[in-house]
Amino acid sequence: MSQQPDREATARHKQAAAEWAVEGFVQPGMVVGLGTGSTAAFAVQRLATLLAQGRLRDVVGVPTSRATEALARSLGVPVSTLEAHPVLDVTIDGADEVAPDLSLIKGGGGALLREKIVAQASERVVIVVDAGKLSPVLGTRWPVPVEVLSFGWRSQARFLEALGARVTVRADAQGEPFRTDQGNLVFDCAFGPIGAPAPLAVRLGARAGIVGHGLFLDLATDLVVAGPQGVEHRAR
Ligand SMILES: O=C[C@H](O)[C@H](O)[C@H](O)COP(=O)(O)O
Repeated sequence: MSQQPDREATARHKQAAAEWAVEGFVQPGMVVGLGTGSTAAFAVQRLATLLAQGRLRDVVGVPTSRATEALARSLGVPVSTLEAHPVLDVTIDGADEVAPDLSLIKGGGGALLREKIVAQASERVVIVVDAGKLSPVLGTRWPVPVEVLSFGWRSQARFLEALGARVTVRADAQGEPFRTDQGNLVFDCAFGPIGAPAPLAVRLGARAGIVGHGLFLDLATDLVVAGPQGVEHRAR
């Protein structure tokens, strides 16, 4: 079987989930966190369409990355900052892996730190995914991205290995170390299935030099997942 139809189906599912979330959760006058990645981009596009059609008004977006800010601006979605809007009504964002309790791994696009800051400032965090992102246990499908300051980065790699991770320094398309919007490195940390993510999140959060990690625990309030059977909404 060719891979192409699967990719096309996955893209359709991402789009269906994102559009369902925008139509279901965004109301006139809201401040909306704009996630990063291919699924979140469908949400920004839908928001732009509804605004252009006058079916939504007075909505302002707070982007979670420079890429999303550029996309929103290019589509005419008004954008602002977390400084101007420290409390957001809702954020719509993608994820790399979703466990049954709606804990997540995020950061495949490198935007994990800003995404978490924006999610923590949001009253509602709606995660939009295709069904292929669902997982019985975090870490089964995806490594945990860890954002690391360049200063002393080898020490952080050793620390992460001591926690049981196989560490890969993420590279960009040119083969150079990938840099986040903050200029930091990303280590993709394959822990394997993570039975107890909360203690791991505490260890990562306590380490100087680690500025963020992709374990999003107790943050998602809603999941919108689309697959061959249609769109499903789950609330936590
Ligand atoms: O840093 C990137 C984000 O966490 C994305 O939301 C995540 O990687 C999912 O991306 P996509 O929707 O492209 O699969």
